[in-house]
Amino acid sequence: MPEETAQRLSPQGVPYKDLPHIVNEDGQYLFCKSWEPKGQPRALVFVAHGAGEHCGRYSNLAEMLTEHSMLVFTHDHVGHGQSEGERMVISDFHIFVRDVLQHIDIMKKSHPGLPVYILGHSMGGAISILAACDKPNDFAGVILIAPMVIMNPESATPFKVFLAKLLNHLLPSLTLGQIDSKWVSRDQKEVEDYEADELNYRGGLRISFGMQLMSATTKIEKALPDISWPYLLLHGTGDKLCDIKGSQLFFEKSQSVDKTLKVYEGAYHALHKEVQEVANAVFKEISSWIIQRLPQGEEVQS
Ligand SMILES: O=C(c1ccc2nc(C3CCCCC3)oc2c1)N1CC(N2CCN(c3ncccn3)CC2)C1
Repeated sequence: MPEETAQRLSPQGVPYKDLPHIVNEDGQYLFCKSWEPKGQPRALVFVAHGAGEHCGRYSNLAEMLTEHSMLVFTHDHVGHGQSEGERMVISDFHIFVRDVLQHIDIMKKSHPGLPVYILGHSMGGAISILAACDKPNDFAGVILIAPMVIMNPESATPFKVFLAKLLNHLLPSLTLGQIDSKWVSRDQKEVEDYEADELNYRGGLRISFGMQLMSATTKIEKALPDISWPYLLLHGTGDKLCDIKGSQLFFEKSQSVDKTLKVYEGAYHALHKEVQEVANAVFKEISSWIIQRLPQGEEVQS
């Protein structure tokens, strides 16, 4: 083991030699997780988590997918969870995309020939979209749970955008509002679990980070007419963080032949962490969508 790794500690003080990890192009250690199916995997699924959270929050979804012979893998983005990097600070949004593509390449080398899917929530949805735009032929499909496609018109009014751009030069570390997690899910236990999870980011969103989010949404909007890969898009009408209008625009402007938009009436932002009825429907929608697209589409009963 390189001597460097032997000394490197996670933000929580755990030696990376004791944690699954990859090292990104900037030499930053990223904490990884994976969930393997019992038998031979039929597909690889990368999960891209959202801003301020961490990859461990996708264990339930990942375990469900392994029951359908999928190998699920993920990492904490730079500045999140158990990965290195100043908390919720990113110099360029493309670093998130680059690291995801690096991790996927590593896994493809260990599992050649398997179809690769990417699943992203919120900012993780934006990362997934830009990763698929970078490598349009590498993905068998993209699954997007309330992706950040446009900035919420209330939090990004033209005046606020102007002010953010100005302040980004003067005070980039100034923080914008915090996300009130009670508006992210109607399931009170999920809200309490989120609030109690020490690996989630608790501070306000820095202006510089908000600017990177805006830059990502600008890139996505420009790319919409060139998108032709298969995707499943899921959004709640009660989403107060990522406006459903972004998903409706995505569905309308993208050129994909194989595209599905499922709308969940009244549901808030984190559909996979919503009330049980919604979360169960979302899990089933995702697994069915992938299974139908696997070679020999029928599920092989294990
Ligand atoms: O990726 C994001 C996300 C996306 C867009 C955002 N826009 C802002 C605004 C904030 C105010 C200033 C202008 C920019 O913050 C964003 C965060 N994520 C992942 C989502 N989180 C929310 C909290 N979560 C949660 N909360 C309760 C129950 C379950 N999960 C996990 C997912 C938010």
